[in-house]
Amino acid sequence: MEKTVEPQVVLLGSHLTKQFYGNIVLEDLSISCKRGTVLALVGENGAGKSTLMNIISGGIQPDSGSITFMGNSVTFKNSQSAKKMGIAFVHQELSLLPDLSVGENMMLGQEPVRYGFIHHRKLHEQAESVLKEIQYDVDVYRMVKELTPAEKQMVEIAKAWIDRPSLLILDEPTSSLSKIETDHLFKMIRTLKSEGTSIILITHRMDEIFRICDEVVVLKDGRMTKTEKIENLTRDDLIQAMVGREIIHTFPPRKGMSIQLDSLLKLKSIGDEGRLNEIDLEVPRGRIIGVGGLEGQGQRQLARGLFGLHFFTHGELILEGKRISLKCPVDAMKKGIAFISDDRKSEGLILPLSVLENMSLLNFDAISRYGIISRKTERREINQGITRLAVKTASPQLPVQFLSGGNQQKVIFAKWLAMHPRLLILHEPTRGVDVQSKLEIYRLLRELADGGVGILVFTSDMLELIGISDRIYVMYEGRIMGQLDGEEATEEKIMTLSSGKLLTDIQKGGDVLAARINS
Ligand SMILES: Nc1ncnc2c1ncn2[C@@H]1O[C@H](COP(=O)(O)OP(=O)(O)OP(=O)(O)O)[C@@H](O)[C@H]1O
Repeated sequence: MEKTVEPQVVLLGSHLTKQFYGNIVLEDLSISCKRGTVLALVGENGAGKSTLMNIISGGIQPDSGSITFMGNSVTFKNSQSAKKMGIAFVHQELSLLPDLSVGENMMLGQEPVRYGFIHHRKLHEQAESVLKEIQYDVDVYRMVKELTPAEKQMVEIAKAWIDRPSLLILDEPTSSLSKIETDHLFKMIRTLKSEGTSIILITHRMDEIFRICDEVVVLKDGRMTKTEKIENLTRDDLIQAMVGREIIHTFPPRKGMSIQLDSLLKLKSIGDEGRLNEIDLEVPRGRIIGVGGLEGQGQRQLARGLFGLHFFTHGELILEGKRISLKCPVDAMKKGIAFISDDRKSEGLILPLSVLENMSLLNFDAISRYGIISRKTERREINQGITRLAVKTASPQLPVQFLSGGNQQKVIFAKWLAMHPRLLILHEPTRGVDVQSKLEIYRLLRELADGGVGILVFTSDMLELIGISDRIYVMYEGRIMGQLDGEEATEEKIMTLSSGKLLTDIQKGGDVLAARINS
């Protein structure tokens, strides 16, 4: 192995190229990462970020180009060999086994053995000491299936930390984390960094780039459009490098909440056996209603219950003046309700099927109220959806598992929109979606609302919540803590309600975030 780079450069990928089925995904791309720094890797959905990181971490081989790691020229046969050398990649799609404990998952493949059997106590002790090192507190004996998505994400990171990698790659690690958990993760990243670990962070969140990263690499269509120290960049510079033009208006203008609005869906004292309590909420036709709050306050149960995926035991659901009950998703679809779940991998898509097949999964004839949607129309609508949402795919016949995460989300959108719902429920709709596509989605939601659709969005993204909602409900411990009309919503008020306090103590007046959105 020959020494080829300066000592402070941990990783150097040179002239990397990759094609899939003749589609060039990375083109002559070079990247470097220094010791003890956090490098942000950003770019639109399908820009090639995951492909690049998969190459760096041995998951796939480049068609050409070379990698130098810790001064040595390396070729990884697979991700195990990269891991051994000190490169760990925590993927967006979590790989934990649900029926094993936290400790067993973390130590998988490296279990301590005594008398030929796994030494369970030692295994859990070792896992616990790794968790201590990264200052994360979770019971190592708990089953992974009992964990929240956020807890799973942290366990994945802990698992990657077992080998104390010199380079830790994190693919959108905060997408399922609450603000507090994100703060915790960032504290951990700072500690690892100060001890000399290098981190590459794939993210779509602007604030994170400026908060935690030292340098940024921007990819567009498989090429690098910018590499720069964060201190030399503004938010606008970065957006411009990502989308190739300046974005002036992030959110389309909101609508007021006049009292004459036609009620579409009304929830009266909705409750369940566990989490939800006395929920009153209303979605008028033609408006976007946001539901916010810290993660895990009952949003998931409420969102799913409105699509027949969770059972309400108390209260009434009233759709267009009629009391309804939703026992399963087909009930909901027949009533014109569409649901975009936060769990796209297992609920939105069948991964081995093609883009087109996934889109044709909804049987429109069966669910259409008047039976007038023909297959031909359906196909046309789907194609329009693909174009409208700019789904990036080498071919409509490509299995959807090969699409980038954000493009998979767009496929789900296009599929549901072709059903012409009258009520659209969305749970974390722009998680993993790039900045440009987010704007497209916001515009689309407003267009749909203007066409009379009622929209209910559950989101933990504060900017999104304030930016798109005509009215916001904030949840706390399974209840609605308060509601705010669009214009009066501020981050401070939402945070107050989210922490279980009433608004009476808050001074009037806006805050920076709301001012930015409203300007
Ligand atoms: N195994 C594969 N076979 C075919 N095409 C692939 C494969 N893996 C990735 N691609 C294609 O390569 C392109 C880049 O995908 P990649 O996942 O690297 O993008 P990304 O920048 O990580 O996007 P996102 O932000 O949405 O996760 C996409 O068009 C994707 O469809």
